[in-house]
Amino acid sequence: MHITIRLQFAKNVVAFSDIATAIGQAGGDIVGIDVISSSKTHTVRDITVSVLDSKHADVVVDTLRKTTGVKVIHVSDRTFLMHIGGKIEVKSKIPIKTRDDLARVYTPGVARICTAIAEDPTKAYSLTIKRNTVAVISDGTAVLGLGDIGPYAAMPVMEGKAMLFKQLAGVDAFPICLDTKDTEEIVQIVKAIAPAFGGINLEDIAAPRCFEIEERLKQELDIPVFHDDQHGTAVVLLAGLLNALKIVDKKIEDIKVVLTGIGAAGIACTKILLAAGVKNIIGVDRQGAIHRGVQYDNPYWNEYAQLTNPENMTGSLSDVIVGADVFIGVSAPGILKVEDVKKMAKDPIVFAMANPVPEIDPELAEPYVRVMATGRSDYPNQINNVLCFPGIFRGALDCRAIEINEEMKLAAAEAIASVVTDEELSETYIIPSVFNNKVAERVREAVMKAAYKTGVARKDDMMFR
Ligand SMILES: NC(=O)c1ccc[n+]([C@@H]2O[C@H](COP(=O)([O-])OP(=O)(O)OC[C@H]3O[C@@H](n4cnc5c(N)ncnc54)[C@H](O)[C@@H]3O)[C@@H](O)[C@H]2O)c1
Ligand SMILES: O=C(O)C[C@H](O)C(=O)O
Ligand SMILES: [Mg+2]
Repeated sequence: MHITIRLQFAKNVVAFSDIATAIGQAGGDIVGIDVISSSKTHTVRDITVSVLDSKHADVVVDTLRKTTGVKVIHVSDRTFLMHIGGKIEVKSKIPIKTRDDLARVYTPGVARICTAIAEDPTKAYSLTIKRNTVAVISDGTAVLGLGDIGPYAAMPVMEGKAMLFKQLAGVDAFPICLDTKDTEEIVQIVKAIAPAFGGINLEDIAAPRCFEIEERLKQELDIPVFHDDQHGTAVVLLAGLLNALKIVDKKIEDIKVVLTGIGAAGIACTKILLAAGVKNIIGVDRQGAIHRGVQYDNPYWNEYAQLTNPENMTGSLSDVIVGADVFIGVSAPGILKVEDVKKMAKDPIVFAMANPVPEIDPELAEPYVRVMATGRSDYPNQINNVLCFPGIFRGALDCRAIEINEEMKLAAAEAIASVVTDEELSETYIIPSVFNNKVAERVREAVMKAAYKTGVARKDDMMFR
C-alpha cells in the first residue's frame, strides 16, 4: 500500500537526504514527493511511500517522528483519500438554465406530472427515477466479516456497492444505513421508502434477522427484494463451483462439501448447492458441525441439520474436512489450517470467501490445492457477489419483475459461469473478472428470460417471450 506523509522539517537541522535515508532504513520506498510550502527556515512536503501493510506504515512514520527536526503533520493513505467526502453524488440529467426550464422541472409544471402519477401510480415507472433505482439497505450488523460495526461504519461499503451498481449496470443505487436493529422497524422503514425505488438490495444484515426481514419485505412489497449476502453470494459461488468441477472432472452429485459460517451467506450457499445437486454437504459454525440430535437456539440451524450432513458427522472443522472435495468459507479469517487442507480429497477446491481476510491465506493454501478462490480483488478467482447484483437487478428492473425468484438466480449463476469459455478455463480462471463487461449483460438477459418464463415480469417485451 501507499501512504502519503505530510511533514515539516527545519532546514538548518535536517536535510531531505537524511529523511529519505531514514525512510529507506525503515524499509519504505519513496514513490513521490510534493513540496507544499517552503520558507527560509522550514519546508512542508508530502512524501508518498510504498509500504507492505499498515503495521509497516506505522514503523516508517514512527521513524520519522523520532528524527530530530522533523514534524509529522498527518498521514493519509490512498484508500482513505479516495473516501474523503464519500464516493458518490447525485447528478441532474437536465440543466436548469432558464425560468422556462425551472417552470417545467419544478413549480408549476411539475404539478401536472404529480397529478398524472396520483391518477395512475404505475406512471411512477415512466415519470420518476423509480425504473432505475435500488435502495442498498443495511443496519451495519454483519459488515463484510467485520461484524456489527454499526450504520455509520457500514456506509463506505454501501457507497461502494452503489458505485458498482452504476458502473457495471447503470443502476442508480442509494446507500441507506439504518440506526436500528429492530426487525419490525426495519421492515416498516423499508416499506415506507419503497415508492422511490424499483428494487431493494439488503446488505450486510446479520443472520438470523436478515431472513425474516427479507421474507416480510418480499411478501409486503411489489418490487424485487434481494438479500445480496445470501443470494448474490450463492449465485456467484455456484457459478465458480460449476467451472471448478470441470477442471477436476468431478460430478456435483458425487462431491463432499464442507462449508463454514452458517449465517446469511452460508445458508443460502447451501440451499443453492442442494438445488444444484450436491448430496453431501456439512455445515460448520463456531460449535462445530451442524448435526441432527441436538436442539439449536437458532431455528435455522435445526432446519439446516435436517437438510445436510447425511452421515450426521460431529466434531470440529478439522474432523469433518477429512476427504472433502470442496471447502467453502463464508465465516471468519484464518480458521482453515494448512493441516486441514492436506486432509482433503485429491484435487481440493478451496473457496475462502470471508472478506476482507479469507479463511486461509491463499499463499499458504496454494501448494496443496487445485483450485483456490477468495472474495478479494487482489487474487485470481474473485468469488464475490459483485458479479451478480448489478446484472440481476438490471434484468429485474428492465422487465419490471415483481420478485427475483429461484429460476432467475440459477439463470444468473449459469450466465456468469458461461462467460468463461472451455478454452479459457483454468485453475486460475474459473470465474470472470468483475471488469468483464459481458458479465452484467449476460446476467441481465438470462434473468429477464427466466422472469418472463416464470411469469413475474410486468413489462411487455416480445424479445423475451
Ligand atoms: N465473497 C463474497 O461475495 C461474500 C458474500 C457474503 C459474505 N461474505 C463473507 O462471509 C462472511 C459471513 O458473512 P454473512 O453475511 O453470512 O455474516 P453472518 O453474520 O450472517 O454469518 C456469519 C456466520 O459465521 C459464523 N462464524 C463466525 N466465526 C466463525 C468461526 N470462527 N468458525 C465458524 N463459524 C464462524 C457465525 O457464527 C455466523 O453464523 C463475512 O466474512 C463476509 O465478508 C463474502
Ligand atoms: O462486500 C463484499 O465484498 C462482498 C460481500 O457482500 C461481503 O459482505 O463480504
Ligand atoms: Mg455483504
